[in-house]
Amino acid sequence: MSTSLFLDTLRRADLEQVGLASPLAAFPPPPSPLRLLILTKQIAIRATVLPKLSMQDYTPLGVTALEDRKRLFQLVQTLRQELPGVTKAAPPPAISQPAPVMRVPQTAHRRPSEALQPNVPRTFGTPGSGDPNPVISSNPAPSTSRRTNNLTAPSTSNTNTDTAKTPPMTRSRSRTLPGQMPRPDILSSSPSKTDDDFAILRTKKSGDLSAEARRGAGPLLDAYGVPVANKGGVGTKSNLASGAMGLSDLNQKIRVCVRKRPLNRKELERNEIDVAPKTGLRSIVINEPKVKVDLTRYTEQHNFTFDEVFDLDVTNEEVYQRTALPLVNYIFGGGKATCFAYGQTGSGKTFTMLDARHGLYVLAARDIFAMLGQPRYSHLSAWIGFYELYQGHLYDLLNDRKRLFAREDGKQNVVISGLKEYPINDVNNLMQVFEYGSSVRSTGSTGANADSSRSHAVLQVLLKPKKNRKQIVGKLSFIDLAGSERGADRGESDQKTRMEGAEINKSLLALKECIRALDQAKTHTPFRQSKLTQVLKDSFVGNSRTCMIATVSPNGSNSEHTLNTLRYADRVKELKGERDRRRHGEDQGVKENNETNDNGYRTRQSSDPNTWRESPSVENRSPSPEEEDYSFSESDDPDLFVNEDEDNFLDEDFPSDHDILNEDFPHEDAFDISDDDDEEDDEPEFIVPSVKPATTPLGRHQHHIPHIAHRPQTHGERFTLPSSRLKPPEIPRPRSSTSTDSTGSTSNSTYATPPMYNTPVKQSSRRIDDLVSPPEELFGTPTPQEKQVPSSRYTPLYMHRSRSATTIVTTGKEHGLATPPVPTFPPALASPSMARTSSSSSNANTTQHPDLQTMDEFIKQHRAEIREVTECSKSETKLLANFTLGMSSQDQNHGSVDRTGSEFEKYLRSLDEVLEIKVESIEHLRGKIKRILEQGRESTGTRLEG
Ligand SMILES: Nc1ncnc2c1ncn2[C@@H]1O[C@H](COP(=O)(O)OP(=O)(O)OP(=O)(O)O)[C@@H](O)[C@H]1O
Repeated sequence: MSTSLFLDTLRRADLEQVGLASPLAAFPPPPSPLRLLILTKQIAIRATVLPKLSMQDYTPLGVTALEDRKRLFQLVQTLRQELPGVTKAAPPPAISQPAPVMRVPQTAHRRPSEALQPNVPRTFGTPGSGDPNPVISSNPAPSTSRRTNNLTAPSTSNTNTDTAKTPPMTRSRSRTLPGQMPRPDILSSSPSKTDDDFAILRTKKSGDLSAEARRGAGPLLDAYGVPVANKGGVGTKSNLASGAMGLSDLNQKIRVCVRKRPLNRKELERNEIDVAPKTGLRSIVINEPKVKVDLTRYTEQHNFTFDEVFDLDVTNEEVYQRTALPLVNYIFGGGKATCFAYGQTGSGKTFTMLDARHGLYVLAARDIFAMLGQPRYSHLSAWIGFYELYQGHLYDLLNDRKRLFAREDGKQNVVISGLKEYPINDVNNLMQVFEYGSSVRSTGSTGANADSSRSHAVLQVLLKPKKNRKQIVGKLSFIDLAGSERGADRGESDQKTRMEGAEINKSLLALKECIRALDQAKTHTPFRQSKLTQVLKDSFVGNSRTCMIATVSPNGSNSEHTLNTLRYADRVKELKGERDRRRHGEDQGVKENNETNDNGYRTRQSSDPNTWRESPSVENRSPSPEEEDYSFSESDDPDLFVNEDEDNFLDEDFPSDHDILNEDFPHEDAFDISDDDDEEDDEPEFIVPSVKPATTPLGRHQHHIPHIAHRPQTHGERFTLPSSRLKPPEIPRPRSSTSTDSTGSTSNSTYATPPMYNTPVKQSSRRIDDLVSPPEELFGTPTPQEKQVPSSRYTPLYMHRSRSATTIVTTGKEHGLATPPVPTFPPALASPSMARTSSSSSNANTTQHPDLQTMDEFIKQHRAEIREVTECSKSETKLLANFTLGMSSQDQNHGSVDRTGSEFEKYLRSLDEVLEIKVESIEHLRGKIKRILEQGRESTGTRLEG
């Protein structure tokens, strides 16, 4: 078929406006010869592709109006007659055919180069700026589509062939990389050119076309593209309400979307049905198979409405456009954003978020780098950090799973102490670093019992000024949460598994509660209920955006999990600022029938009480995003990692010191940001080297405690995975080891790893030791803190009085089991002021005293240290209480000695971890004291010499 004939046919079909003839629009006459060539080629491809369209393809192509669908249908029929060869091999599936099966993952379809095509966001506002369109796209949203790719093999048989080739869904994810990461070729190769074939598939497909189509979409359509309202659903509340609501606002503070994956081969082989056959733009219906008492089978229908529902054939690119893309633009305005996937194991969380080639993180990175290439953002650079949260502990995936600590600075920034961050220059670079991290994660899963689906993985991309990499301008976190069903997995007898489940449950509940509290603008947000929410805190408060993608499996046997996922997501959504709009929809005359509740957007057709929503009241109306001010003070989260019902018990022992600790010191907000390891960069005299003025031990960045990131690792220490789950049960012994500090001093490091931790963990097919450290050339220049001397070699103050006369200090031994060493200062040096006094008496005129700013900073840090130590003490109390309670209940139940013994070991291990944090906090403060005093002395000495 000639191009002109094809175009004519399109015109006849009046389908240009839906994007099928978009090349015409892109090249107004007279096109240049080159453009004409491209145009011709693109059109030719479309001419080949169009006859293969099935009706299921219409919706993703943006052909939603009934008229257009008819026209397109006729066009396709015409083309099929004119181009019989095209469709011969691949007859389109009939509408009545089973739901499409899971297709070959996108990795099989898309070329790596596609991920490199910038797709600069154009339409989303930035935080704190009145500019609604701060970013001008230099490139039309290029994207590809799995749907489009399918067009090359649309037949059922072909699809099945694809499916057969698709590996069974055994959670074979990108992160499970066998063996050590080889240096990928992609490093040395330059980004490949865009292939025209792909260009056409991208043009207007999932990006513009989809967006336009969605924007222009009228009524909700089901999976087969038929308007739901016209298909027996007339009058149902969800349909009407969803239709009335239209597309959701991309700039909401919290968005909740749902993504349904296709049935996979195994599910099809088992003849499993798709329990979610109806999805609209914002609605999804779950047909839950049920059996009555008399064994009659029936289906219970549950309708849900969300900000966005992505059907089984929606590509990652399309998902990206409606989820992460707004966040990308947002962080360039100085905000923090989080995109996380929640759902059952195998439902597509990793596929969506962290697929090595097409995960949202790659697509986001593509745009981030495109934006960084713009002059207005040329002062910024991107950094990556990748860590895992397993059993309440953080592990650096780019640094041999080194244990990390989450802190919060005075400005409510969450900093992950010890996290290695790497500057990233392009998408390839990012992907390689990510793959390396993924391989470490999978190693952890096999080698250290940390099943990856039982951990949360956080990939964060930071925007920092090139000239001040301590400052964070924007932060975008992608989170691949642990499988949601794990938390509820109570059936597993294994204690470890149950504990993992409990931990996951706790974190997922806390996450929900936090989002809920934010939505309700509650004064208290329970961030500290779990490590996960602690870590995510700064992505929720202040200038922040959150997008949750609930992933669901459509097969019947998973319907319960699917419902749980949707209810979870629904709970989050329910509390968002959508209620007013719904109410508005109601007011406009959305009629309710007997099967609906009174809020106008969920039909209750089930007897499941959980499916009822609370009726939103006008009083409960959430503020619009513009009205929202999510700044929370410290008082918002005074409690720590304890359950609320345990607070009272703990608080009896620890009266509130909140007022004292939160009393602001004058000027504390007026300081500039600097950091510990910036000594070379910015060293105002006698300013505490580089700690953010507002930075406290709670909030210190990795730069502040380099010993965490750079503690030399012995072979044994590589297995020092602090999680109690990863350690063999063994009674801890007093910790003491000898190390030499930078000055040649020998001291007992309180951070020495207890011998018990060095016991090799279960052998695995692949050990952490097998991995080499990330290659430097891969990650770029190491950060300054990497070069720092480990501060675990911290020398107590009194040793610094005379560096020449090094004293061996035995801080650890005297204190026995896991007790933090409390340094005993000689009376004359018991306090910094006293130390200063001694020198000031002889050199009253020359002594350099700390300035006000230094004192301010120190006081803040001290407060934070007290807070942290207090929190640790509370945790100690809790551990003790739990253990003793457990003991007494076992006494009553005549529990075995073995069990008590193992509980005791568990208690000791947990206690040891708490104490480790406590000691670290104290030592960090002492390090600060040391630096202040040393700088004072050095400065005084310099002046004297001068
Ligand atoms: N939308 C989708 N389209 C095609 N394939 C998908 C889709 N979602 C998931 N899959 C496939 O399903 C399988 C399981 O997905 P994935 O590993 O992402 O699940 P998960 O939710 O991350 O599981 P886990 O909780 O165990 O980490 C993978 O093989 C993936 O390629």
